Amino acid sequence: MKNEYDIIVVGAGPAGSITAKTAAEKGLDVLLIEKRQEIGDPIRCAEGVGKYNLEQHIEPDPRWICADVKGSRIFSPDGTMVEMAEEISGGEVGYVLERKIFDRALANESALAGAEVMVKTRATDLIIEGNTVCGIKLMHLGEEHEVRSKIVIGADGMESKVGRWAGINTSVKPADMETCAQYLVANANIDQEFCYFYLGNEVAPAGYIWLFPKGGNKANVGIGILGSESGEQRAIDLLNDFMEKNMPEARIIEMVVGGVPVSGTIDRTIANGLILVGDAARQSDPITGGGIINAMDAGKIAGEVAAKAIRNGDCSEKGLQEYEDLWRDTIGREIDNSLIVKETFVNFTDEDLNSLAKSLQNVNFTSMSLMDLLLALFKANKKLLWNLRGLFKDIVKNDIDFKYRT
Ligand SMILES: Cc1cc2nc3c(=O)[nH]c(=O)nc-3n(C[C@H](O)[C@H](O)[C@H](O)COP(=O)(O)OP(=O)(O)OC[C@H]3O[C@@H](n4cnc5c(N)ncnc54)[C@H](O)[C@@H]3O)c2cc1C
Repeated sequence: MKNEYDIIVVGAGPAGSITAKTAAEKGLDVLLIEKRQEIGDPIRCAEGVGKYNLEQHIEPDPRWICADVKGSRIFSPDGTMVEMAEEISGGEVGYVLERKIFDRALANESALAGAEVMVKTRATDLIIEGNTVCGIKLMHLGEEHEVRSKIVIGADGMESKVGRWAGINTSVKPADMETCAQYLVANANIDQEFCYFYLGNEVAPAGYIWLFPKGGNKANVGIGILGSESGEQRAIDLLNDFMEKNMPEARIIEMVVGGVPVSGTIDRTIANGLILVGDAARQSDPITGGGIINAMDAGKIAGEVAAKAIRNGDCSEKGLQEYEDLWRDTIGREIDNSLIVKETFVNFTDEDLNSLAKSLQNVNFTSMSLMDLLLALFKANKKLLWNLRGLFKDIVKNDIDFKYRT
């Protein structure tokens, strides 16, 4: 470890590794630090990603792909199933990853691009001079160090402190947190080519239960429920109830709990000498809780903007503004649209969900146009269509495809 780098990236998740790789490829001197001794372990994730979006960043590798998913089966409270299969996305759909291997592969790519990677190295504070971030204080093998940089990237995940240290408000109200619990189970006995979702205020108030195939008859079985809607009910108890009723033969071999912010974007993700990316910047999707692709997309933008800012000799908030603009125009728009949908669905009764599922049950998603979808939604619930009007305006305006995306 040197005393000074062009950029220091705090956190070696997908956001941090892609930022470090992109910046190193642009010729920057990069330090990537990770507090844990093993990158990718433990992981709090259901590990589902859309193929197309993933493949923009990394060549698929069977070592970190557990399941090749062809579609989803969504169950309404009365058991009505809506199946969305691969044809609607031209044969793409998704993968279920082994993130323990995937996150390491991403860090490896950043190292191959020239970044220095240090594990068991925790950022403990920022070095701030005047109103500019100039580096970090870190702890490595029981020793404290100060390391300077032109830009610090906070990629330290959901529990991020880097943003807060720089005076950025990253707090999320408990009511805006989706509380999640998940088991990795053996003996799952599901079709390994499908992801399953179970909706309903009894199974998962203002949320859902998911079942993602992990290969070899294993699956990630998890639940996410909204703090504001779930009252006294605990995510883990609801998940246990579901397992007892629906998968009595499944055997738990791993467990994770965690939170996903579902409140939409925060006001600011940059400061003088500082950029936040991924979960640290609250860039996960408010409906799916998915954040891997957004973290990688934001990391790429951050790496490129950091390189440009250093080349231009302006790492102030003004010099980094392009990052803020670019991610809000892409990832931010999708988050805003998801927020509209989420806020509508949170108010759905079980009857609304059943009637929606019934209208979509026999829809051929392969040949579905926007008009077909609007008609199906109108048939199910006129109020729903009205509530979603902002979203459809955006879809029509931006010619956004009705592609199935994870
Ligand atoms: C239950 C659950 C299920 C999910 N399922 C999905 C899913 O199916 N698909 C999907 O796309 N997303 C899913 N997500 C979200 C996804 O896991 C995150 O959005 C994604 O990991 C964000 O990547 P990141 O790099 O921003 O953060 P992280 O992956 O959290 O990485 C942050 C890294 O920073 C390190 N770190 C933290 N503090 C410090 C410090 N002070 N110093 C050094 N290192 C530090 C951490 O150890 C960690 O390695 C799920 C989340 C949960 C909770």
